[in-house]
Amino acid sequence: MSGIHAPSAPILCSFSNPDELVDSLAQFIVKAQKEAVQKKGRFTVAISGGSLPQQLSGLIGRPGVKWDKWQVYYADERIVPLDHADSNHRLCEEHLWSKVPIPKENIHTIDSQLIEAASAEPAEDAEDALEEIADAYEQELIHEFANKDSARFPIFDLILLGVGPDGHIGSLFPGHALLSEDDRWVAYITDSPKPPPRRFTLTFPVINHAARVAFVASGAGKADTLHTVLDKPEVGLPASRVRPSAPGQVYWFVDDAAAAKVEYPRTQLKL
Ligand SMILES: O=C1O[C@H](COP(=O)(O)O)[C@@H](O)[C@H](O)[C@H]1O
Repeated sequence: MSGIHAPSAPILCSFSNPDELVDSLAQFIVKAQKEAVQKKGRFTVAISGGSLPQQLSGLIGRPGVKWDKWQVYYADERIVPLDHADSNHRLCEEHLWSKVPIPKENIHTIDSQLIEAASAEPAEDAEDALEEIADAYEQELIHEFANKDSARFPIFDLILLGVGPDGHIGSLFPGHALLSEDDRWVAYITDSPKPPPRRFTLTFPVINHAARVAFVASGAGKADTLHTVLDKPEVGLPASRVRPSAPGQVYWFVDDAAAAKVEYPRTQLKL
């Protein structure tokens, strides 16, 4: 690997006040959006579910957000109907999309009919239907990125990720074979250790080609995880493997409770 592509070290920003975290994250996102829109006229974002969507409330009603320029994809999604309590889309809808003027067609979900087909299959026959979902989502990405950024992998302007207590990101779980996927843009799993078991996820090559990846984590329940991820990357938890090639950069927006055991140096971002 030539020096110019070597990944940069993560930037850790820790906040004592939850409102400050939410506000700084929103400022950071708007700055990334401005740069992207100025350069290319659009802002491509991938977003995960879990506790992340509620941390994006600083975007609601915020001046400078050009919602019509956003093209949103899911970093991972559970294979359940889009209005199901387990759906990452539903979470985002509840916490963000329903509260901001983003055009519905700019939010890229999986086709409901494909979800229905995949959900109806018994476990032993589900693989084909899940493959179809992963292929269809990959095609959407190809449509969005191909011939525009002309790269082997899409270059998202921003990927927003949470991290599970086991160090998983998207639906990339510790020890899972998908951690070594180096070709596909989107992959499926049938055996997620966290329910529901059927999911699709962006793969590491996609995540590690992003212009920026921002992790968001809060609460004491994430303290041990963050310590391992940031202080002991050699353990190889999925979150430690997020190291976009330069000029890509990974950021951590966390609260002091989540960072309580982390020795890794903090940075004060100039936004
Ligand atoms: O299952 C999932 O979990 C992760 C982490 O969720 P959190 O609630 O611990 O923040 C989430 O990022 C991912 O999108 C989701 O499918």
